[in-house]
Amino acid sequence: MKLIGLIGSGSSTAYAPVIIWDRVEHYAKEEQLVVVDDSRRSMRFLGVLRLIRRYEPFLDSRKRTSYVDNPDLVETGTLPHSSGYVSIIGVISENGVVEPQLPPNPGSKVYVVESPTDLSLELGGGLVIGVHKYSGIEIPLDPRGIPYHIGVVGATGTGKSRLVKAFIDEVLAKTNYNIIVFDHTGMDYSVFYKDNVVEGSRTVLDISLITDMILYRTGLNRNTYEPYIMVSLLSYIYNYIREKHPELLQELIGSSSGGRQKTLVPKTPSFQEFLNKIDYSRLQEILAEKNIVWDITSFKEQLIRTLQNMRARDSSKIRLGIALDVYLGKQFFESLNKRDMLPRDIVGYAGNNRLVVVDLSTEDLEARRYIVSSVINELWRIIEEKREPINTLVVIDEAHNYACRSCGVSHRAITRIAREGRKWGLGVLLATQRIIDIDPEIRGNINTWLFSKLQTPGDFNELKGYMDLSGISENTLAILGKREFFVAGLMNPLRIPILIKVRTVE
Ligand SMILES: Nc1ncnc2c1ncn2[C@@H]1O[C@H](COP(=O)(O)OP(=O)(O)OP(=O)(O)O)[C@@H](O)[C@H]1O
Repeated sequence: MKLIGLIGSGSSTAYAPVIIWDRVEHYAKEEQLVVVDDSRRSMRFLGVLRLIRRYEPFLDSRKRTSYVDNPDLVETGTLPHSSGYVSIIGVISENGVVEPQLPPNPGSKVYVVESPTDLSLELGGGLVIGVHKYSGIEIPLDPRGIPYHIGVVGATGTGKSRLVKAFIDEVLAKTNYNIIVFDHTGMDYSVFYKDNVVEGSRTVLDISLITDMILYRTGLNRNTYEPYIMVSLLSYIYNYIREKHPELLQELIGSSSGGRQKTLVPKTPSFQEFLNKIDYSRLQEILAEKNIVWDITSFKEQLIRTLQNMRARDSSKIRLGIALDVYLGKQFFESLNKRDMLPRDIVGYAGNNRLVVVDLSTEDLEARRYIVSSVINELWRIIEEKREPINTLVVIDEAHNYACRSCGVSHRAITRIAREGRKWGLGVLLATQRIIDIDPEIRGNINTWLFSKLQTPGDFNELKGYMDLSGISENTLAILGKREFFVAGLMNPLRIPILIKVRTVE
């Protein structure tokens, strides 16, 4: 440890002013860990050096001095000195770092911690994703904070995904949590966990979502066109199943069982009967099992028949035909093919392998949100069935796309985890560049934050609203380098936000 100065007068249990020795001024940097040796009381305080300022008694910009008339006076000499504050973490004891009861005495010596061998701290075993930037001391994150949710915020390129990768590895190695990662770009996690990737494009989408996707892409008026599109999709499925798997139609309308009926040749239900009685959960299962084939030509034929049956106007037929060819095209219908997984398969995969990474990169935003929400809903279904903790962490990258107030189904699903997940061992980790876009209700339930240089000016004030930042200023964040994050909140083993350098993740 290196002696850098003395505690000045006016300290409290939270902050203590430091008079920095001029000779070693260059050793004193903001965010360094320091030990304050209060030898008169045989106490050692641990703290972080913050708000370092350089002063000169006569060069006071608010007072009129002779320098105003004679600037050359500086040549005769000045008396500069540095001072700063120690944000006090606690008192070092055999049981770790405990809350301070008294402020440090003026005159106590202040030492910077230069290496992990300088100080042994009992911070407990936890998730080590990096070390304190200057001292190199490991800062283990308390895993009990996982179901109280985690936020990772930083401007683009600060190293959020690498940090989250380090976090995932530690959770897998040191806890019994399973992890479901939603990889928005398909480039951040899928590349690291190639053996655990499931393509989001294999997930069966439901009819109302496909209808929404068509309406969104074509820009058609929902009130007019939603019924035509929905009925056309259902009649396409009905005809497909009637042709390829007629036996399943009875099952879909819930009348395949019953002792006496089994001996009779079942009557093929009409489309109307199918519409009235269809079991949509079973339909999803059949779509996954039977891999229904979609193609634009057959769908268009079906659409025309449906529009005729529904007595649509000729102009509606023309509009829909054009929209289908111009805005959707062959590709859209091809993207509906080869979908053989249900949300329960994704959750099951995580259960069997501890980790699943869902690559969402090829999906429409609406489909991505649907997949996120349906997987979360499946987790809740299991919780409701078993009434026991599920010990699962859901990781959502680029979370502003899923947890914003206008994000629809995914917003509702994430809100439920944020509000109720802790009771059931269900945590969510949201990584984003823009905290301001995460719904305040979700933000308010996040109890651990890891934050770096921020992208949006309002984000700093948002963070300040949720936690005591103990003297960290927006300027401190602005000069942080890549991989440098503050850890604050429940999982932080220390009482105040602490600056870590994330370990190398390659
Ligand atoms: N812990 C790390 N170990 C090694 N390299 C890192 C680490 N963190 C960041 N990097 C480097 O910085 C680059 C950007 O990191 P990363 O993709 O994690 O940033 P990001 O904050 O997630 O960015 P974006 O918001 O654009 O996704 C990486 O490609 C890598 O080269």
